[in-house]
Amino acid sequence: MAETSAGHGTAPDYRAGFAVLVGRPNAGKSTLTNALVGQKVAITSAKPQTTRHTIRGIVHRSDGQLILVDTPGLHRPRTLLGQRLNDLVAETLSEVDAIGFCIPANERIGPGDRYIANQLAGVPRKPIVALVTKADLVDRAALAEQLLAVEALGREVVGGEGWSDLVPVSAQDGYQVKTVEDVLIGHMPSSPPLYPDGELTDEPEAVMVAELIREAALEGVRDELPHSLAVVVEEIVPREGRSEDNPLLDVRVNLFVERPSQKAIIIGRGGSRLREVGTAARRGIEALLGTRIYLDLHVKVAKDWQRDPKQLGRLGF
Ligand SMILES: Nc1nc2c(ncn2[C@@H]2O[C@H](COP(=O)(O)OP(=O)(O)OP(=O)(O)O)[C@@H](O)[C@H]2O)c(=O)[nH]1
Repeated sequence: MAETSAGHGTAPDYRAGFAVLVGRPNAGKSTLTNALVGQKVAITSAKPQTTRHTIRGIVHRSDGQLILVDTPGLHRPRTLLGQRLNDLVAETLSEVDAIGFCIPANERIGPGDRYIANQLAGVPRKPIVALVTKADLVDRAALAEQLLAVEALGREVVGGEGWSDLVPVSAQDGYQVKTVEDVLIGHMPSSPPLYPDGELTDEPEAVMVAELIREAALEGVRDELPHSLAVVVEEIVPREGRSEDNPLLDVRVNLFVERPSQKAIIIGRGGSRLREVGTAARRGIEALLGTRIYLDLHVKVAKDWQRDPKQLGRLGF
């Protein structure tokens, strides 16, 4: 559970990195994400209030690893909050290795798409893969027409050759989902795997345990710890020497915050708050796992982890 490096032999041309799918509401981002990562559970333990840098899922292949992160969605800034949100989005976009821009096949390109296209064009030197989604909803002629329109948008907004790639896809029936995967992984940098294969995403229980602890730790201090808490379940192991009818699980967990002041908030005076967090979380975890647990919580400072998606990898996310 706690390993942060994958054990499998890494191919010399192995690629790994981060990608984000953007597009206006309803463009098919979530459905495509699910189609790419399969049935694996999205990791929710890193989920801050903003969905920035939340990992939605990981595509594991023998030749590479594609980590799909979330953004709060691109909105046209109407309010200051909107502007802040867009700054966050811009930051996320600048930190990923590739961007997938989703435009539905069955709707004309509108101002929302143009707005996003312009935002994307402002991110320097970033592969942008235009994805014409929901291809199953239109016939071949209409799909061809939309592809031409999306290509024209790319030349107009990005300039030069336009988008790095243009791929029609249907998450619904699986058409070209593999191609999307190939194209995105092709844009990832040469890198060893950033996440151990299948870990966490394959273990909904660990994810839920982390989420329960996160909830307990944020209770009452959300304002002071807005987006700065990551919970990593290091291990869940049966205590040796216990009889079968009286089992105990040792649950070892690290809580990562960004600053020493935040660590002090979590721990509380004389450790009082951390004890409360442990008690509250333990109840939920025991209910979840159906067995008694010993919960071992450690609070650590990992500076600026949120701003660095690769750091998340090192933390085992
Ligand atoms: N027929 C068809 N429908 C799709 C496809 N992909 C998504 N949809 C549908 O389109 C709607 C929106 O899809 P989502 O994946 O939720 O879109 P989204 O971009 O994540 O939306 P927001 O969360 O609002 O940003 C849903 O009703 C999906 O079922 C597809 O490939 N084919």
